[in-house]
Amino acid sequence: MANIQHIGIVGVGRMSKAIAIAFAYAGLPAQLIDAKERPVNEFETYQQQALQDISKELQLLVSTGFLLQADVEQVLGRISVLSKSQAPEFLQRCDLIMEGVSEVREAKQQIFAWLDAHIPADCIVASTTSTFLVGEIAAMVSHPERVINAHWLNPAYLIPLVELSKSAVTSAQVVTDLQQFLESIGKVTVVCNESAGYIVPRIQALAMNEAARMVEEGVASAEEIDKAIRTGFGLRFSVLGMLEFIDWGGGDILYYASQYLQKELGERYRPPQIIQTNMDKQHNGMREGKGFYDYAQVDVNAYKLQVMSTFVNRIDGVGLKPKFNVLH
Ligand SMILES: NC(=O)C1=CN([C@@H]2O[C@H](COP(=O)(O)OP(=O)(O)OC[C@H]3O[C@@H](n4cnc5c(N)ncnc54)[C@H](O)[C@@H]3O)[C@@H](O)[C@H]2O)C=CC1
Ligand SMILES: O=C(O)[C@@H](O)C(=O)[C@H](O)[C@@H](O)CO
Repeated sequence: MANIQHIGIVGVGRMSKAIAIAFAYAGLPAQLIDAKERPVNEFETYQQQALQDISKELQLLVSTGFLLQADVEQVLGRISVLSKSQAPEFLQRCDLIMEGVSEVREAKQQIFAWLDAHIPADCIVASTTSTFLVGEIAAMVSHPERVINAHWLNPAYLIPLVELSKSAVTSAQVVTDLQQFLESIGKVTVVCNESAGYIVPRIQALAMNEAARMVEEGVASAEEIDKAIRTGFGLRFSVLGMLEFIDWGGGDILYYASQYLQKELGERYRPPQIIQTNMDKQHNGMREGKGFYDYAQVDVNAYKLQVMSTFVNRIDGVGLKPKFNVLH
């Protein structure tokens, strides 16, 4: 595994502070870097405020049992904040940059130009950007092969997933090094090509907009919709992947349901060509032995047992397992 020791987290906003907590929790020094030039006393107040915010978050984590009170000081002690003028000396030694400045093109451009002047040529540059494509970020620094987007999900120190988006020129070594590094601190990584919305934001934006639209149309209250998500949609998809679930229910069912919804609700429900093509090939899922996954070599009974066990554990864990004989 690549030896990543010096990590610069650039910007001191919500994401950067949360990422700093994730690294510090894992036992690493987390160096936050204020990306804005400020007069010395203004910076001192800003620095104090940032450390206080982090301390508050850690206390929240103690209340949840995620962190022991006895470990707070150790975690906090690993996090520090450098001013922009103090940072260059540290940047020269950086192995990894996590950039977390505002989602404003000029802000990103300015900060990458500045970073470029200080970091070594082989320092991995990862942006937390929600929207800019990795190629756009790569165009802002030299050595584009070291640039990759690392999209953490909120709250970054709790949600395991980090989506890594590589450009056509991101080096395979950079992808592997960052994956291995993030996984060594307990994160789960997925890699996707350069495309708007990575995987999760692209899917969740559709779902979130639809939920908001249902409130707008008076279909159900916010409370009812969220209850449905917590106890149905979200619970199920915490066990089964989305494409895996298509294979369980059948791609053909999704096709027919989508056609109906398209007629009633609009074009956004039109099924993609791949669903139709799979139907034509009789690749609708598990029943046919092939769908998005190939079940030819899979012991389907053992696989179903494993999924069912996970479901049972999950509903038990959230206190929703029905009581046997409740009405007997
Ligand atoms: N907030 C969220 O839920 C998520 C945000 N992201 C991404 O993380 C990045 C940071 O977002 P947040 O932490 O939410 O932002 P934030 O607003 O909390 O923090 C932004 C940081 O950028 C600095 N900054 C603002 N303008 C600047 C400028 N002109 N020059 C230098 N520094 C400047 C601020 O001082 C602050 O430290 C964005 O790219 C965003 O898309 C990614 C996932 C989730
Ligand atoms: O936690 C998340 O999913 C965020 O990382 C986001 O990128 C934004 O909330 C975005 O998905 C909003 O649609």
